[in-house]
Amino acid sequence: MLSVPSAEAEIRYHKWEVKYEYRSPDCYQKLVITINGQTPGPTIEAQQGDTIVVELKNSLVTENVAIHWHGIHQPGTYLYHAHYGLQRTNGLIGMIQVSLPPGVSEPYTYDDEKSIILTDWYHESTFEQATGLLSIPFGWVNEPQSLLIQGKGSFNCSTLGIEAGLCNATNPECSPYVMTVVPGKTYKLRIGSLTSLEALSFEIEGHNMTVVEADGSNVEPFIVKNLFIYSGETYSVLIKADQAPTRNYWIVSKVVARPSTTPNGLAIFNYHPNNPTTSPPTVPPVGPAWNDVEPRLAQCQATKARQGYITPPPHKSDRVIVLLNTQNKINGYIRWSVNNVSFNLPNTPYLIAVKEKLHHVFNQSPPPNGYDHRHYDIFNPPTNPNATTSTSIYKLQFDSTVDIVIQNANALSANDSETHPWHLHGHDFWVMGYGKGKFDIHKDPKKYNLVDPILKNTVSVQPYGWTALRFRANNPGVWYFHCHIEYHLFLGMGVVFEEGVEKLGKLPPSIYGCGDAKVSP
Ligand SMILES: O=C1O[C@H]([C@@H](O)CO)C(O)=C1O
Repeated sequence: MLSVPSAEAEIRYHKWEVKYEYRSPDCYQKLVITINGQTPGPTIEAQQGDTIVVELKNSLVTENVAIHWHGIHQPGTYLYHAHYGLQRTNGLIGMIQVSLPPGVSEPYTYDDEKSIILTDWYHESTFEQATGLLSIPFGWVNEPQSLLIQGKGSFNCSTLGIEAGLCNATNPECSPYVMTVVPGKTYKLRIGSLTSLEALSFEIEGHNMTVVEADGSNVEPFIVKNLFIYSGETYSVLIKADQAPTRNYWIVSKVVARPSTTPNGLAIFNYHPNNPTTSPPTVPPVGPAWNDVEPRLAQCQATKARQGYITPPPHKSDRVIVLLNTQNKINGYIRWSVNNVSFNLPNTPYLIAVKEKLHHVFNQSPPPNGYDHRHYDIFNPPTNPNATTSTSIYKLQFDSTVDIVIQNANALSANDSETHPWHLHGHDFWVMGYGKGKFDIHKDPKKYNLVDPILKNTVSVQPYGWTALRFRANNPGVWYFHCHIEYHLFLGMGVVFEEGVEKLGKLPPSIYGCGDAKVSP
């Protein structure tokens, strides 16, 4: 899965067993999915050029499992997670850290490094969630019960009724996560978000953070008090333990972009040699207002490629696809759609269907290249909320340069436009620009950043706003591009790009067997 060969390249083997186990990450006991007994799962460490082999035993008994190696292509911080139904929500997640080969160094210095994954946590099972989402009336998952920091949170057990017996506030599994630092030292902290729903603000009380990496790309450093992080994103920040060393400090994750009832996630930033379990003497910082888009956009705009590490984008694109994000209805069921088409996965894998020309497997007419921007009012609920569903895919010309503009709109109820993190498989894209309101195809491309755009694999689209990306369709295959909110993808918020499948050699026989891909040719 890591593709850059180097002289020192190694093959690193991992043996995983994936199973359901009872755990109490926020003190409330429920079934979670573990890898070798852990959630988040083991961190995969590699050096650039290594080959990783993961031998996975699926002990889920009644479910398949699919793991997505999210963003992998070069040194940096990445994630892995389940990509099958709502399995990610159950905790089947982890981090991938790719280091540079010997003799090559990062363009910043630090004394030591740490890593954390941020998640949101629900007490309802994913089966109940899925059932609600697929019902009339619509059963929305609502706000999560907890926010976890490296798999640990703290639910207030005293708020429970008959389920109180499942909650134990003194269970050591839900003691706060502790990050111990030595006064005066500088740390590289890798942060990944694999929330199912929420956009987060992350901060360490009293400490600034210098952002140096985003989704595996070096960032022109900038300083923040709180970092906004969307599901599917990774960042590295530098933090200096430069505050009064006589006490501990709060680490806080907080929901933004939704009017949430979820309490903030708390962990302890422990100055050695203070007692790691001593709560800081202060009230945790309250963080930014959930509905203030300005500081979020400011962080987006500040995230640029680092000088000396800029990969300039092609100055022109061969094709522009505008994707309008809407919440719709299909036969009375609530769905999410792109250009009025709600995505449905066919039973046969696309890669095999395209390669073997199994035309009956999915809808062969291309999905829409845009929407009727002259007549569609993005600031109000759709006048016709009904969408259609399709399995069709975008065929991209191999090695062409493609621009994607993701346009946000009002959801089904008035005065509601959500923030969506969009994630592309198989590629990094340049982030060309962000804007408020309706994208103007004549004026807005003139403002694109052609100088130092960052290469990312996940990007946020703010309420009633747009985000423009550019990528080279140079990775033969079939690639998902989707909202990284687990429930939105489940409800159809995604598209599929295909490029250069004819260039692929014989597909491995082991991937045949599903749907109409019955026999290996
Ligand atoms: O997909 C969603 O559905 C709900 C709401 O729009 C309808 O209940 C919500 O907040 C979402 O993000």
